Amino acid sequence: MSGNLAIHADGLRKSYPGPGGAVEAVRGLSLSVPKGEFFGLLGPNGAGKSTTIGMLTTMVRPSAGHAGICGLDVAADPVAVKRRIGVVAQDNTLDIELTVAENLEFRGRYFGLGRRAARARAQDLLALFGLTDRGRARVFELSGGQLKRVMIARALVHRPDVLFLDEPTAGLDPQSRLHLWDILRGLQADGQTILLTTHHMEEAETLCDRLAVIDHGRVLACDSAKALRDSIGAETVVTVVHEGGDFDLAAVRAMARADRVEAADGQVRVFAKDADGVLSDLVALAAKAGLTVLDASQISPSLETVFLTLTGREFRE
Ligand SMILES: Nc1ncnc2c1ncn2[C@@H]1O[C@H](COP(=O)(O)OP(=O)(O)OP(=O)(O)O)[C@@H](O)[C@H]1O
Repeated sequence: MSGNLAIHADGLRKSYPGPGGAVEAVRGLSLSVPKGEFFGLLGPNGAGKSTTIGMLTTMVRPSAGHAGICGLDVAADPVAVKRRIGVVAQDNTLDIELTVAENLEFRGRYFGLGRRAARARAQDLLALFGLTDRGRARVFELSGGQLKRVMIARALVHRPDVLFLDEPTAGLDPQSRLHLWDILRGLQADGQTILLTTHHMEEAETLCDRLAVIDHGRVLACDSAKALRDSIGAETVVTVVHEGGDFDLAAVRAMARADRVEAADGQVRVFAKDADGVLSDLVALAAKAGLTVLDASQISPSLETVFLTLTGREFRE
């Protein structure tokens, strides 16, 4: 394992027992994240993001494969790994009996800081996260955005090498989300390696140096957002949802600008590098075939179209 890697995963698999047979949550996932990188796992609900974080952070035992943090084997050395990582789960895991500052101080004490050092570290983090005036507040008095900031601050008390964030801005209002983005960018500028999961395209695109697009427990593509767009998503995707029969697909395929056509379940989808006029041509073809158009959309090249191109389905489902 290279000394420069913060996170390394090789062939990770996880299956959970389920009533209808095993659920293959992660199916052979490999990735390498160098120190200092801001890395994103981007995928829809159920793609396997949380399970992957669980395996990388000692919380979920892999069914197969290998995970490493800063050269340490996660399965063989979980205690040492725990000292090198900070983890922010989706749900609130703060101690509601304690004040905000106490939540941070107690974490410092747990990691071996003396009382005074723990208090100083807590105050430094409160300042860094814009929470100095909330130190004495109880957890239940915080807004959603403040809560997340405290959780991230607490995960950083012991100065971990790698920070894991599972959908950190899910459920936050746009202003709190932007504030958190600023904080995360600042952490990375100070050298923090960060892995986050998200199903928020803009978040992935704004924050992450590289992304792994995952679905059904597999990495479909891994690169910078720009490289992903340039390599596989450089097509506009035009979708028409219809009823009352089927399109004449030969006619759709014959449209000059259609690079690729997919049709299923009352939808026809055209991928085109130059999509000028494709939507109106499709609507005209629908009218000619006596179909009722229920919905029509056109998505410009983006991570969304990368996902569509890779999986054939909409991202937010
Ligand atoms: N403890 C568990 N027992 C059984 N099945 C599970 C368990 N945890 C996750 N799964 C299943 O594994 C699959 C992947 O789930 P996971 O939570 O890793 O996905 P995710 O991408 O993080 O989704 P979300 O965005 O909803 O958190 C899903 O089908 C989920 O239902």
